[in-house]
Parts: sequence; C-alpha cells; structure tokens
Amino acid sequence: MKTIGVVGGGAWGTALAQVAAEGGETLLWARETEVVESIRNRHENSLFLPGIALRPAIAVTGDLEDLAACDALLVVTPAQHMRSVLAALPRLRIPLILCAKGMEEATTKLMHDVAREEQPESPLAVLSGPTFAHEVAAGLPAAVTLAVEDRPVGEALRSRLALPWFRPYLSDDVVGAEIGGAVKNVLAIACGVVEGRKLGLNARSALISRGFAEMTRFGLARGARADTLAGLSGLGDLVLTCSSTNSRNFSLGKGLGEGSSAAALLADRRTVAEGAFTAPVLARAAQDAGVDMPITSAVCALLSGQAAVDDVVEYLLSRPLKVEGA
Ligand SMILES: NC(=O)C1=CN([C@@H]2O[C@H](COP(=O)(O)OP(=O)(O)OC[C@H]3O[C@@H](n4cnc5c(N)ncnc54)[C@H](O)[C@@H]3O)[C@@H](O)[C@H]2O)C=CC1
Ligand SMILES: O=C(CO)COP(=O)(O)O
Repeated sequence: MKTIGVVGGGAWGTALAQVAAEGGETLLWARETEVVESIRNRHENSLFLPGIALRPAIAVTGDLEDLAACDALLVVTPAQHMRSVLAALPRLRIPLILCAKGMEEATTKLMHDVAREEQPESPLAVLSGPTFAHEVAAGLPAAVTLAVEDRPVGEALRSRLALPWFRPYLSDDVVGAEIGGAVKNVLAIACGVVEGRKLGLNARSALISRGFAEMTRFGLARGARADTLAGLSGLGDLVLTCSSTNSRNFSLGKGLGEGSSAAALLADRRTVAEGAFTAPVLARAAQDAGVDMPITSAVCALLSGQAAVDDVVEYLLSRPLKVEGA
C-alpha cells in the first residue's frame, strides 16, 4: 500500500496526513482553495491547524479525481458531508477508512452504511479513538481503534499507518467503533455544561459514568460489542473529550453552561462540533431502538433552546433512583 489519500483538509485530516506521510506517499484533498495554497506554499494548514509544520512529503490537491490513483483513502470529512463527498469521488475499489464521528441527520445512519451506499465496491474500515488533532500532528503518542470487517485488509492498513507513536488496535466491530465516537461527542457537550455551570468534578465524573452506561445501552441495541465500547473508540475517547476545552464539543457545552445560546455559539464557526448535529439524530435513533438516553435528551433540549440549564440539571437529578448496571 504505497500512496494514502486523505479526503478532507480540516484539523483531523491534516493530522492524519502527517501520520500517513511518515510511512510513504500521501495526497491530501482540501475543499478550500486557501488550505490548498497554504499547504502547497508554506507547508502549514493555516486555516484549520495553524502553527504545525507539515511534512514536505504531503502533496495537496483541490481535485477529488486525483485521489483515484491512491491505494487507500482516509475519509475525514464531517459526518453531515460524508455522503456528498463520497458521491463526488470516482467509483472506487480501494479501502476507505472512515474517520468522521457522527450519524447522518436525514437517515440516522452510521458512516459505514452511508459509505456502503455511495461506494459499494470499496472495503470499509473505521478509525476512531482518543486523538486531539494538534497532538497527533505534533507527533505525540496516541492509540486508536482500527475496525475492519476483512482481517487481511485491516492488517495491510495497520502496517501502512502504524508508527511508534501512533498505534492502531485492530477490531472487527465496525458498528461499535462508530457508535463510541458518535455518542461521546454528545456526552462531551453535557460535561462542558457541568464545567460551565461550575457543578464540580464529582458531577462530571458521575456524568461520564452514566453517559458511558447510556452509550453501552445504545451500542448493544445496535449490535456493537461491549468490549469495543469499553475500548479506545468508546470509553477512551469519552474520557478525553469530556476532560478538556481542547474539545470543540466540550467547549460548546461550557458556553451553554455559562448561559450563551446554542445559536450564538454555533453561528459562523468554521470548525465542526459534531455533537450538535448528532444529538437530535441520536435521540431519534434511541427512541426507535427503545433505549433510554436521558443525558442525550437533556443535551437536545439545551441545544434547541427548549430548556434552560437549571431545568435540565433539575430533570437529571430528579430521575428515579436506580440499581447500578440494571
Ligand atoms: N479535530 C480532531 O481532533 C478530531 C476530529 N475528528 C473527526 O473528524 C471529522 C472532521 O473534523 P475536523 O478535521 O476536526 O474538521 P475541522 O473542524 O477542522 O474543519 C472543518 C472541515 O469541514 C469541511 N467542510 C465544511 N463544509 C463542507 C462541505 N460542504 N462539504 C465537505 N466538507 C466540508 C472543511 O473542508 C473542513 O475539512 C469530524 O467528524 C470530527 O469529529 C476525529 C478525531 C479527532
Ligand atoms: O474527537 C476528538 C478527540 O478524539 C475531537 O473532539 P472534538 O471534536 O470535541 O474537538
């Protein structure tokens, strides 16, 4: 597997291009002309990942057709744009490694279901885990879940992408890897609210645990495995994203907790806070699956402006007392 293509020149696509470029040829497609020019001329993505010197080996293009010559593609476009970008690519037969964390608004589908519809002849993989883009781009150690149904394809992808400081762990649970990444973004918004409203570290920890229970209930109902949900792409990423304002989702929640409206916080932003899109989709999917997800419902109420922070906190704290694990 010689050349890796990267679809999407946001922060995470650029960081993954850094990883791929250490092991061989890498071609990054960016949608914005200013990103293409910035990487081509200054080896920096000054729009989405400023201040990181990119490897000169990263070639950049603004033309999706150029990716057809690659041996595998990392697809790193935001979840709501995944379908249109995959549809705009030529028909492919190379592995597609899906890296977005979310569910499609119109259909409640996960990314591999979307990809299977748009590129039916390509083997699919999911790469997900606790990875802030700026840390990976700077070469700091990280580990991810690489979920692939076809083991030989998974092994080939792992050996092309693995580095001493970037460790992919193979799995065959594509659904579990995706659900962890999608759900943790919604829970990170809730943890940000706890921070913004100054409810304390005990409350945050309780929310992470009860949020994980919610993720597990939903995941199991959708066919995920419990060990995947407890792994890097589930609990691992939940803990990271719920602990730092480096997370866009946590920061969005913090703003809500401090009293700003979702509309004001989301207006004009160029970077993506996937949880804001996933929350209502997840709530619908949970209802369809008959799964109780009170934290997700609370985040939806806050994002839509239907409830104030104090009402949502009151709602969560006044729920009937339960048996843990039931
Ligand atoms: N930034 C991070 O640390 C990580 C991000 N991810 C995931 O990677 C995915 C991409 O996120 P980032 O690279 O952080 O994005 P970003 O927030 O840095 O950049 C926004 C991206 O959205 C793209 N975009 C905007 N409008 C578009 C359209 N109409 N069609 C296609 N693309 C459009 C832009 O070209 C750009 O690539 C998300 O699902 C995110 O959850 C996963 C792991 C880490
Ligand atoms: O997915 C991430 C870390 O694993 C990035 O989180 P945010 O999208 O909340 O910034």
